Order: sequence, then structure tokens, then C-alpha cells
Amino acid sequence: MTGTARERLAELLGDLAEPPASSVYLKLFMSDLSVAVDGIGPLRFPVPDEQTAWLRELGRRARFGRGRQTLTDPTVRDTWEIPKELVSVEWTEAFDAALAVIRDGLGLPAHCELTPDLHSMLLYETGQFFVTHQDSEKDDTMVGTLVVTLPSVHTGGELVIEHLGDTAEYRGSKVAVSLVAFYADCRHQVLPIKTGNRITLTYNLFLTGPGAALTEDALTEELAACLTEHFATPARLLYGRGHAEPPIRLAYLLDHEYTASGFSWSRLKGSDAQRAALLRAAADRAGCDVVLALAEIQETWDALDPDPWNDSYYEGEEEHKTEDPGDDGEYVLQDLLDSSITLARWTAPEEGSRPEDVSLTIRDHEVAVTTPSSHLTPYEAQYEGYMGNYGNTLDRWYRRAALVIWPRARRFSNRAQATPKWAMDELERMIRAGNTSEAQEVARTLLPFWDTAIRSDSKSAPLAATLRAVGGLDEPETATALLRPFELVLLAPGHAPLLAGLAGHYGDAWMGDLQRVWFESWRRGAHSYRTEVMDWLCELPLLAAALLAAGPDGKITAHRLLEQAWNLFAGKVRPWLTGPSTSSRDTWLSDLGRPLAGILTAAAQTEAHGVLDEAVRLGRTPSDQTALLVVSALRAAGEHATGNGRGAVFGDLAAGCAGHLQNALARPQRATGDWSIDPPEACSCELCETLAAFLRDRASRSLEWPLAKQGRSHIHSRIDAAELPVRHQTRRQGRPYTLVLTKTEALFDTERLIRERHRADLAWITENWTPKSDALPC
Ligand SMILES: O=C(O)CCC(=O)C(=O)O
Ligand SMILES: [Fe+2]
Repeated sequence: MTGTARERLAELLGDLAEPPASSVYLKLFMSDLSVAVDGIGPLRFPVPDEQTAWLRELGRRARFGRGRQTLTDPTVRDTWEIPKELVSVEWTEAFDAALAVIRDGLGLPAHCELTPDLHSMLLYETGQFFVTHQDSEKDDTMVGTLVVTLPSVHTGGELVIEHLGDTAEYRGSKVAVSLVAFYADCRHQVLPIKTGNRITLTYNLFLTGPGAALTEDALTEELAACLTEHFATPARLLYGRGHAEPPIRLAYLLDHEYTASGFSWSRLKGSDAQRAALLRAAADRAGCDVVLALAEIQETWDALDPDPWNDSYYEGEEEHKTEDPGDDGEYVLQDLLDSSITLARWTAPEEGSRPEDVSLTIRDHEVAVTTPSSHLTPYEAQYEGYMGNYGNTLDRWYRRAALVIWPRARRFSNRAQATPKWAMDELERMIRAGNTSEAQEVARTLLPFWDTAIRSDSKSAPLAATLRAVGGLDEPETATALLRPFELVLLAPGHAPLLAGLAGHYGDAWMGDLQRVWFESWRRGAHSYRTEVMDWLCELPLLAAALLAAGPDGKITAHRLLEQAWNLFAGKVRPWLTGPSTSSRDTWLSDLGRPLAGILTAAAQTEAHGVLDEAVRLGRTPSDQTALLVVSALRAAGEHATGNGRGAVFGDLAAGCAGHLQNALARPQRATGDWSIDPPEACSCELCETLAAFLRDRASRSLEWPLAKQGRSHIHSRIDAAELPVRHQTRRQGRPYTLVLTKTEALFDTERLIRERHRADLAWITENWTPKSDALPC
């Protein structure tokens, strides 16, 4: 066998035949068996009532084993046992043949022999029974139990055998000797006899012969060796990207289907059960844990539709199409383009663990499969025709059970990666128990994968548990590293005491750095425009109030937080407060009024003077855009709690804004016939200069401009981008065509609307924000 350890392991498990039966039933003729009992003589079949009565005379209440004790308890086992020394049994050679059938049926090696050893003779009278139990194995070579039911007249008294979630029920016969053999690990019971009497002989079955118990053992040994090698060999990365650390887990995918609620060790089916049993034994030998998990698998295939005229094009084909094997059966799979495996649920290795939701991405070199997913039926499939570079793709989704194995020494890492909250709770537990250095060591082992684990499920990342745990770690760097990947939007008022506690413990500078790291990840990319970020800024007053309530450390934390929030906000907004405005910019700025009000309300509450001063300074930027932002913030501030929710900062902003609006309104209105327009920021090309000259010209309303295609499109886009009140059309005559520019009435209309808005805003500010002679506004 060649290949990597995980490939060999999958191959070894694939070589197993379908599992043998766990119990075997057969019948022999009455003439194949004779039983004689001292004091009674040979039994007649079916056993007549008077012989049964004599047996009852000889019988003693049967005992049963529990742990090391042997007990009698008729609520557990209610049956009579005839002393074995009084019983002699004789079989014809048919019995040897039956034993060979049983051996094969149970899947035991053909070169071995099953040796029966009479254990007891039992009599069940009407109403008697034996509850579910497992027979104790007398020694290592005992593999099972054989129950021989003598021909007798009775109803009820079925022998019920359970194995791997299946049950089999066997009845005795009036006219034949019935034999039931089952593996020693099967739980079984005898149901109450309804009428008549049931008489049985029970045998222990021993397996003898060369290497009897070895085959399974050798396989387990080989699997264990594969596991050891897998966990010791650096993973080879795809596309020649070298080697990574040795894997810390192996997920072996099973073949049968299970529901999320219905999968457990005892419910594994067919070959899965057998493979699982072997892998468990091998894992144990290799010092590994095994957990049972459910995996979600997505595969994207490059696929061909062999019938490109599919669907309605050729209706006459409809009939033969119905014979297609399945949803996506008509597509021919080419290459596997991409696949992902995520564990969604598992039962942790600790005794008594319940199934829990997890989220863990399994990489290719951590997977072993005997049956590739593409040989199974997906629960969902989707075909996409012509996806750019990929051509046609077929996505398929599967849900498979998996055995996830890891070295016991890596248990913490594996569990932590799948359920970060568990890891933090464990850290906290260690710290509480006084094992700080153990907690520190364990925390460091989390760092290589922590960012990925937290970010892969950022919405439900365990921020509170992490804040709690890192406090007791006493390691500022590890604490920062563990907190870094959390999304700032998760930070809620409930976290305030924990956050303040950390500031107290690790110091103000540490807290400042942490905040910087958190905000830094927002600053990058377009993250800061997300609505959830804006909403978070709006809610800052609640967080700030909670921090204030947490004492002086809370207040300092609030200051750091607000400084960062302000820097982020002002950095984004400042460039857009000057220069020409457009409708989209105006909308954007007025949407930012609410988050600004949130920041400033929180700053006022916590007396973050630096932020307040800077806000007032920003509010003095003389422009209509500033007025738009400030008015929107003032309106939003009114929605916040009254009283301390409206600090003096809003009064200052209102005053500055009112000043700007008064100045703007004091400027003379555009004179009738004044068609001058401020040109957009120059791009300094010749064409833009011509455009600017036309725009500035008070008298000229239109321009006929012969211009080649490229030039025309440059001018079209300049006018559109700046939303100038200028119609721009191409007259398609002559060479080159003529670009016809016409200034429109919108020039006057827009300015009128702006003045109206200014007037309304000023009136609103005067009404709501101008200090009355006797009191501040509220
Ligand atoms: O009587 C039977 O059918 C089974 C008895 C039994 O389970 C036992 O003796 O352990
Ligand atoms: Fe039993």
C-alpha cells in the first residue's frame, strides 16, 4: 500500500466487507438433540407438562451478575435454573455444521472453530422473563452466547437482541430445536412468557484456532500506525506551496446519512459502525480522542451539460428526459474546482458530553475518505451555466457524518478552534483554580489559529467570555492578541464592567492600544461605512453611560474609545465638507448626523473634552455641507435622552451653524439673467478650460462645440459627475459631431431650494437651540 497515512487509513477501512450479522438464527430437527435430566430421564419433545413440572421441582431461582456480585432479584431475572450437573446433552453431527454456519454468519474467520460450553438449563414458566442485560465474557476467547430453545408449547418469551441500534426478535418452536447465537457485546432480554413454558439451554461460545482474535487486532494496529504517522508528518500543501506543520486532526468521513438529532455512536449504520469501532480502537491505541461529528460539504465542479438544448428548445425530447437519473444526473462532472468541509456539530470526548454546535473548517490534508462525496447523493445541487472563467459549474452540498480524531495532547487546541467560547471558559476556570501559569501556556497555544477561529463566526464570537478570561491571565500581549480579532460592533453596555476592569488591571496605555487595534481594522477598506458600524456609533451614549458607572477606569476607557471613534469619524468626513457638493454626497453627510450625535452625546456625558473641542472646530468649517451634517446631528441629538444627553457642544455647533446660514442667506440672490456657474474642480485639460469659461460666463446660456468622440465623452462625464445644471446633447451632423451645451433653469431652482432649506433650518435652530435668556436649551 502506498500513499499518505490518511490515504492508507481510508483504504484499509474500505477493504472491510459489509459488516456481518450480530446474531444468527437457525433451526435443527428435534431428532438432532437429546437431553436427559437425572431424576427425570430423557426429555420428550415438545416437552410435556408433567416433565416441565418435574423440572420446576429441580430448579433454583437463577442468579445474575452485577459487577463482582452474583445476585438474585426476580424483578431483573425471573427464571428457574436446573443444576447443570443433573443435565446431559447429546447432539448429532448436525450441531457441528450449525456451529460452522454460526461462525460464518457472525463473520468470524473460517479457519477458526466455535466451541460451545454448556452454561445452564433454564425454565421460564408463564409470566417469567429476564430484563435487558449483557452477558459477562468469561475469558478473551469467548465471543458470544448460544441460546438453544427446546421444542415446547408457549407464547411470548421472545429473545430480543439489540446491536448498533437494530433489534432482532426470535421465537422458539413447538416442533424444532431453535438456535440463536449472538455476539457477547449485544444487549438482550427475554420477554415475559404469555402462555405455557419455555425451556432453554445456554452455551458460551469460544473461538479457537490459529490467530483467532488476531485479524481485527492486526488491522487496529495498522490503523493506529497510520494515525501516528499522520500526526507526525508535516502536511504537504497544494500547488507546491511546501510543507506546513503536522496536522492536529484527521476527519474520516462516513458513508451513511444521519439527521442532526439522530446521530450518535449507537445509531451508526452498517459499515459505518464497523469502521467506527475499529477507528475508536485504533485511536485509543495511538493515544487519540475520537469525536463523532456532522460535516457540511460543498463541492464546486466544472460540469458539462451534454444536452445544451436542454429545457424548452426541443419539446419532443421531453419524454426521454424524465428518465434522467437525478436532479443533476444529466451533467458530466469534469474537474473538482473547489471544496470546503466544515464541522457543524459534534459530541465532545468527555464522558457525558451532549452534542453541541461548532464551527470548524477542515483542510484538505486533514481529511480521509473511503467513498468520495461525489459518489453520494447531495442534498442540494445547483447548476450555473457559463460562469466566466470557470465555464459551467455545478455546486453540490452534502451532509456527512465524520469521525474526528486528534492526539489527546492536542485536545484543547481542537476544541478551542471549534468552540472558542469553551476555550475561554476553560481558561477562566483554570485561573479561578489558581493555575495561572497553565492558563498562560494554554492561551499561547491558541494564538496561531485564534484570529481565524473568531473571524470565521464573528457575529457570535464570545467577547464577554474572552474579556473575562484575559483579565486573570496577567499577560498583556496575550490578552491583546486574544481580544484583537473581535468586531468592535459586538462591544455592548454589558461589557463595560469587564472592559473597565481590564483597563484597571493592564493600565490606560494598554487599553488605548487595544482600542487602536480594534479601530484600525475598521479604518481599512469600506468597513466603516457599514450600517452596523453607524448603528454602533449611534448607540455609544449607552456604552459610555455603562462605562461611567464602572468607575474611574471605565471613564478613562470611554475617553480612549471616544477619541478613536472621533478620529475615525472625522477622518472620513473632513475631506467632504469643502468643495462642490452633489446630491449623493449630501445624502451621505446627512446620514452621518446620527452617528455624530452619538459620539458627541457620549463625549459630553463622559467629559471627553478633546473630542468636544475638535468637534466644535470641525463644525466651523464654512460650507453648506457642514451645515447639512450639523443640522442632521442636532436633530438626532434631540432624539437622545434630554438633560445630560444634550451637552454644550451641541449649543456651540448650533450657534456656528446658525451663523453660517445667516451669512448664506445674507448673500444677494442670483440676479435674473445671471447664468454663471462655478466650474467643478479643474482637471486642467484644454477641454475643461473651455468648459469652465463657458460656465463662468454670465451671459452665455449655450455653446455649440464641434468635438470628436473622446472629447465629447470626457465633457459628458464631467458634467454628470458634478451634477451641473447643463443639458449636454450630441448633434450627429457633420464631422466631428457637435456637442450642444445648454444651461438649464435648474440653476435657479436649485439655488432657490437651498435658500429655502437654509431658511427652514435657521428657523428650527433658533426655535430649538438658541439659548433663551433664562435657561439653556433642553
Ligand atoms: O433464556 C434465554 O433465552 C437467554 C438467557 C440469557 O440471556 C442468559 O442466561 O444470560
Ligand atoms: Fe444473557
